[in-house]
Amino acid sequence: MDRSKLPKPSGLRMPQIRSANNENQPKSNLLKPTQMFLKRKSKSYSDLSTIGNNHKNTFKPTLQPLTSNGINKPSISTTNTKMRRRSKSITDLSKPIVKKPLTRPPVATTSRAPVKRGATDKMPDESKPKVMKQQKVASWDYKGKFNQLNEKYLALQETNKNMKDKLSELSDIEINYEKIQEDIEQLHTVKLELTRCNTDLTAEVKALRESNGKYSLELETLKENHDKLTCSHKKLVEEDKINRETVAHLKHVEEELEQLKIRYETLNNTHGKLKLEYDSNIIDNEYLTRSFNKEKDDNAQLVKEVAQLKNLLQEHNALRRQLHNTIQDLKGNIRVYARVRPPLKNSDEDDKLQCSISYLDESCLEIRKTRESVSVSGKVVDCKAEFKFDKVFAPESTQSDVFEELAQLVQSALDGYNVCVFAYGQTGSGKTFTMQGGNEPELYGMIPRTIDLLYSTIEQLESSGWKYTVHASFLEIYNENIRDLLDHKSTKTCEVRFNEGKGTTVTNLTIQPMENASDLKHYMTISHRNRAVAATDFNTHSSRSHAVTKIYLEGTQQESQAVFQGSINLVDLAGSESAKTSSNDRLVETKNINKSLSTLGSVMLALYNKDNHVPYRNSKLTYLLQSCLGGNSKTLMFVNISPFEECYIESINSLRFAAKVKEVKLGSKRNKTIVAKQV
Ligand SMILES: Nc1ncnc2c1ncn2[C@@H]1O[C@H](COP(=O)(O)OP(=O)(O)OP(=O)(O)O)[C@@H](O)[C@H]1O
Repeated sequence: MDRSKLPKPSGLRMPQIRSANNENQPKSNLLKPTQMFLKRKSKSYSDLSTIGNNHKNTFKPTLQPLTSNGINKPSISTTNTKMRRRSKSITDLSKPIVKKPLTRPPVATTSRAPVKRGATDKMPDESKPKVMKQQKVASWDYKGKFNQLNEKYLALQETNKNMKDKLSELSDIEINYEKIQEDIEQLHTVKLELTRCNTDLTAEVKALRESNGKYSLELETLKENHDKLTCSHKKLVEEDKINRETVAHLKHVEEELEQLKIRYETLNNTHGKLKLEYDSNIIDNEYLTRSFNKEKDDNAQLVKEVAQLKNLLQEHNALRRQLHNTIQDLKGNIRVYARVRPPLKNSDEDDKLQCSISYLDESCLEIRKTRESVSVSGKVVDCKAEFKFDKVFAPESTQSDVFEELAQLVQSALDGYNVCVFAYGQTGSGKTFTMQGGNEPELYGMIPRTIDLLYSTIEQLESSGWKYTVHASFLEIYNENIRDLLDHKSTKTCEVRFNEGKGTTVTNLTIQPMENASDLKHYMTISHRNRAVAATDFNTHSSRSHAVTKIYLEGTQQESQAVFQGSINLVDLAGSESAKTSSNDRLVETKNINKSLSTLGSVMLALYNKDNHVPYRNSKLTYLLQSCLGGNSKTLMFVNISPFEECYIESINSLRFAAKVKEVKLGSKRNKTIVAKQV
C-alpha cells in the first residue's frame, strides 16, 4: 500500500511507516517478511488510534501529530505475544475512529437560525428566563403591578444577555463544526484507505495463517523427524558404544589369537617332535611287546619258582630257627657275661685304688688285689682269682658290643622261646647302665636296643607272612612286695601264680598292648618315673628294688597258621650287698635283697645239681622268674663289677656266684607251637 497517496488532513501528519528493511539498518535483524509486515502495520494503526482517542476525549477534530517519544512507536519485537497485541490494537482502532467522532453535538449548526420554540426548555437553567413566582397583586395596586413587570423585564434582560452569549458560543461551534466536517471527510478517506489496508492485511493474515498452518505442519513433521533423529542418534550412540566394546573385545581376541598362534607354532613343533618320538616309540613298543610277552612267559615261570622258593624259604626258616636255637643251646641256655665298669670321669673315683684286672682272653679274667693280704699265719697271700665266662667285657666295651650277644636271643624270643636277661652285681657296679643305659643313642642300654631290634625284626618277618602282637608289663619287687609300675597308686596286691600250662602270671598286673617301638619306650619311661616316685615315697633308692620288664610276643604265620608265643624278661636286680657293710636303716632292705639273691643262687645250685626240688618259691624274684630259669628258657646274665679295690670282696662274691650260674645246664625247649586247624 502506498501511503504517500493518502490525503493528509490539516494538522494531521500521516504516520511514517518505518521499514525494518530500511537500508540504514543492518539486514542482520533476522525478522521474517511476515513479521516485518505486521510490525509496520501495527505501528501505523497505533498512531491512528491516538487520533481517535483525541477526538473522543477533546471533541476537537485536530489530530495530534505522531510523536517520537516512543509511546506511539512500539519497539520491534519478534515475539508472538507482541505481534498479537499489535494485531489487537489494529482491530480496536478500526471501530471507535469512525463512529464516535461523527456524533454531532446537539446544538451545533452552521446557520444562524432563530432559536426554535421550546428551545428554551432544552436550554440550561441559567439561560432560561427566570420566572418569579409573584404574589397576587390587587387590581388596584399599580405600583405592585409595575414592580412585578419591572422584575419580569429585568429577568428577560438577563435571559437575553445569556442568550447572546450562547449565540456567540454557537457561532464558534459552527466554525469548529465546519473544520470538523473537513476532518471527518479526510478521516473518512483515511478510513476507506484503512479499510483497504485492512482488507489487504486480512488477506495477508489469511495467507500468513495458511503459511503458518503449513509451517506448523512442517514444524510437526520436523519435530517428528527430530524425534526420529533423536531416537536414531540415541540408537547410534548405543550402537557406537557396543561397537567400541566390540572393537576392544576384538582387539583382545586378536591379541589372544596372536598368542594362540605362537602357542600353536610351539605346539606344532612339539607335535613334530612328539610324532618322531611316537614313531620311534611304536617301533620300541613292538619290540617291547615282544619282550613283554617273553617276560610274561618268564614271569609265569618265575611265579612258579617263587612259590617253590617260598616253600623252600619256609622250610629254610624253620631250619634256620632250629639251627639258631641249636647254636644257642650249644652256647648254653644260661649264658653269663662279665662286665667291668670304668671309673667315672671327672669324679673322686679317679683317685680311688683299683684292683688289677687282667683280661686273659675274651672269656677269661683275672682279678687281683694290688695290696697283698697277710694271712693269720703271717704269710703274705697273693689275692687273685681267675674266672671264665661266656664273654668278658672290659671297661672300654661299648653298649653296642654288649648287645651283640643279646641280639641273637631276641630272634629266639620271636621263635617262641622265653628269654630272660638280668644284671647282677654290687650296688654301683653298672647294672642299670647296662640294662637301661644313657640318654644318647650310643649309650642306649640292653632294654631300648632290644625293643628296637624286636620291632625291626617283626617288620622283616611280616614279608614272609608273620604277624606279631606285642604286650608289656612293668613291675618292681621291693621288700618282697610286687608293685605295678604302670599303676603305681593301685592298692590291689599283685601275687605271682604259676600254672604248668600257662607258666608264670602276676595277678592285678597291667599288661599293655604296644603298637610300636616308641609306644614301648614311652611306657618304659613312665615305669621308670613311677619307680622313682615310689622310691622317694619309701625314702630309699631305686637300687633297693628289683625291676622286671616283661615283653609278651605272639606271632602268627598266615599260610601255615602256626602261632608262636615267646617272652623277654629284662631284669634290673637290686644291688647285692653284704649285710655287714649295710647301714642299720637299710638292714631290712638288704636282708630282703640278699634273701632273694641267695634264693636265686640256691635255685641255680639246685638246677646245677639237677635236684628234684628247686626252691623257686623261696623268694618273689625266683618265683616270678621260674619259667625263665628252668625248662625252656634262654637266660643271659650280666655280672657287673666295679674296678675298685674297696669293692674287691663284693666283686669276688659276684664273680663266684656268676661262675656257679654258668655251670648250670638248662634243658631248654621251645614253647609248644600251636598250629591252628587248616580250614
Ligand atoms: N660301662 C660303663 N661305662 C661308663 N659308665 C658306667 C658304666 N657302668 C656304670 N657306669 C656308671 O657308673 C655309675 C653307677 O652305675 P649304675 O647306677 O648303673 O649302677 P647299679 O649297679 O645299677 O647301681 P644300683 O644297684 O645302686 O642301681 C653310673 O653313674 C653309671 O653311669
